[in-house]
Amino acid sequence: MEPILEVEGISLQFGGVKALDNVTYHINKGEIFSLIGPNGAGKTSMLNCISGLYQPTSGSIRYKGQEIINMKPYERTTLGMARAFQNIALFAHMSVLDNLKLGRHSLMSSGVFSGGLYVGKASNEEIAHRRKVEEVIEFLELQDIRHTPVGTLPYGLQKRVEVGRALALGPELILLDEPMAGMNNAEKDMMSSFILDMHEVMDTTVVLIEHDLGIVMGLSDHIAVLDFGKRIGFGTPKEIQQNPDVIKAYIGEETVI
Ligand SMILES: Nc1ncnc2c1ncn2[C@@H]1O[C@H](COP(=O)(O)OP(=O)(O)OP(=O)(O)O)[C@@H](O)[C@H]1O
Repeated sequence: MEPILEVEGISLQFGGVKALDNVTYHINKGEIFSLIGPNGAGKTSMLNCISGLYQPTSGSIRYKGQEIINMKPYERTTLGMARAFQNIALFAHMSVLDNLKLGRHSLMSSGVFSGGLYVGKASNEEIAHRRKVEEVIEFLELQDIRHTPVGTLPYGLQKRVEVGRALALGPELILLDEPMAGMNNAEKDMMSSFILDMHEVMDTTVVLIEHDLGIVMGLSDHIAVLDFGKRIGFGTPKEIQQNPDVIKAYIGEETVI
């Protein structure tokens, strides 16, 4: 198995709080990888370090063998990473279609002039962008709401569009921060099958933060477990379920692993 992302000795400090403490793990190309842990364990901080929103105090993050620790978030996007946020990051008054198109804006290379005139490189680029957006609309079954302003949609559908905005970038690695939070069981099942298809049909590497451990155990190839910023487990779902440190960390959370 070839690693796509290698996280080594990552630490992150906020004043007196060690949000991440010397965390090491790797993610294989094409797998579904989950980051789990109790509230405040450091999961979102870790995703922020991977996507470039936070600068770790120390450590290394390599994407396809290349050190990315000093790269800006948009540079990481152009390398093939995309992120869907826990708190939806969409334009509420704009349609689903326009939000997805805007998501791809960062990938457009043609300048305002050629873009405005719609000639040459720009028109080819526009066609390719539109094709990708339509592919995502079909994949996530958003056809019926393509012209609906995002702000008027139920929460579960807004979360799906947020995932679509990241997917429209055509990433090799997609970071999903609690994509099922606030969803009912039917919506969770649907999102789970979209995630499986991202992996099986699109061959995308998926990094998932999710609190529903039943879903995590069912979907993931590998899991890393954080607790108070430290990695306390790393392995297959079966290994994680048998890990005494993980079991201890979850006792009191009323959770059966
Ligand atoms: N920008 C910040 N400034 C200060 N402290 C922060 C910041 N971001 C995170 N923290 C702290 O870092 C620790 C880890 O937080 P983080 O949000 O990464 O955890 P989490 O595992 O994602 O939690 P949850 O499951 O509740 O979303 C917490 O103590 C949090 O208060």
